[in-house]
Amino acid sequence: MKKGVLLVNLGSPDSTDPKDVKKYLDEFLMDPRVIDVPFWLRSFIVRGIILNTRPKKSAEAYEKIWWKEGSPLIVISERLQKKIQQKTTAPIALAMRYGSMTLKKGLQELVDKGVDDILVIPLYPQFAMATTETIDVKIEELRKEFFPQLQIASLPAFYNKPEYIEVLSKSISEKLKNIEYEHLLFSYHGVPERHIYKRDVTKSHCKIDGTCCVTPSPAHQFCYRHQCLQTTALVAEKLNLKPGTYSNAFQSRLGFDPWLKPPTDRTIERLALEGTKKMAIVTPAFVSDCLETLEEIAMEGQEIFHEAGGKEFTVVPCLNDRDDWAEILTGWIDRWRIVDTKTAIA
Ligand SMILES: C=CC1=C(C)c2cc3[nH]c(cc4nc(cc5[nH]c(cc1n2)c(C)c5CCC(=O)O)C(CCC(=O)O)=C4C)c(C)c3C=C
Ligand SMILES: [Fe+2]
Ligand SMILES: [Fe+2]
Repeated sequence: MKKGVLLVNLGSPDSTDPKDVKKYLDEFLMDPRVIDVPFWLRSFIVRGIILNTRPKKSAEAYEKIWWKEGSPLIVISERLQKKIQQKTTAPIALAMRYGSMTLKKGLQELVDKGVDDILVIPLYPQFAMATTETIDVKIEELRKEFFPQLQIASLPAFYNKPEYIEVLSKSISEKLKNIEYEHLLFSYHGVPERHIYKRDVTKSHCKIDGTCCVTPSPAHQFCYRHQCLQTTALVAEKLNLKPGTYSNAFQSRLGFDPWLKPPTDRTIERLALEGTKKMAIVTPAFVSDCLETLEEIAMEGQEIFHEAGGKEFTVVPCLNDRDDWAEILTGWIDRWRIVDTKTAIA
């Protein structure tokens, strides 16, 4: 069999035109693993409410961060793909879960190169229903309908893999080596608390309290909150961060349901109000810089910090197309093997 790899990221609108943003948000937010309520209610929330106002606001935000080559998330993902391709002979394709660079096109590109044994790499360090799971489910639907001849396995979340922790820690220490800061905030993309309860395989472990995510449990294989806290704990250990000088927060809340806490914006404000003058922030749920890091954190977050009395706000870039990150992914690609019908290890 001939091996190939499909790297998958979230996707972006085709342009910053509100019409393109609306089309993209419609596909994204109508995914039942993103807004996980019955179809009629999701249609009402997304098409009846969100899509009437949000596309214009989001388009303005995209406008602020858009590069001349296109969406940062896509351009960065393409650079990473090219770097990996230079290091390995296996064909490496890139696709997005939403938008024009579809998963179907990505699979077809590999099939056209003679590949029949595919490793899918969701570019998300932590598992979430709205990210890793929706990719795996869509890939399986496409395989059944269009590519039944393919053998496809997926790389699980790599939130605690030593190589990932190493490169993330290195990226933080490089950025902060000559910078004074009093607090390092680890800001992860938020999800509704409901998503955590739904994927608790034990049905009783996750309580989203002070202890469940640090008490060993099989639930943690699919617990986004545990995986985020664990990434932070491992980085803190590696960098020898002192307790009280770092913390976690969750960003980008949408809607009125309870989401993971504490929220990033309120945390930034609180730190400044409590007297923190110099803070740094890192966003380990994203491997590529995107709207949520370049606008929500680097622009809005900075503004909140300054308005509340903070002085220096340093943002650690995502791993993007760092050579050492491309090297690690290449190592995983060269070593991967299937451990059950759908899961790979590297
Ligand atoms: C119910 C809504 C959302 C959930 C759940 C959600 C989870 C989630 N998202 C990411 C990564 C990204 N999200 C991005 C943008 C974005 N996310 C939502 C909503 C939910 N995300 C919206 C409405 C948007 C669009 C932008 C906006 O209008 O504010 C992006 C950036 C894409 C880009 O083009 O740059 C990323 C990346 C993760 C990792 C995650 C769950 C863990
Ligand atoms: Fe999101
Ligand atoms: Fe938990």
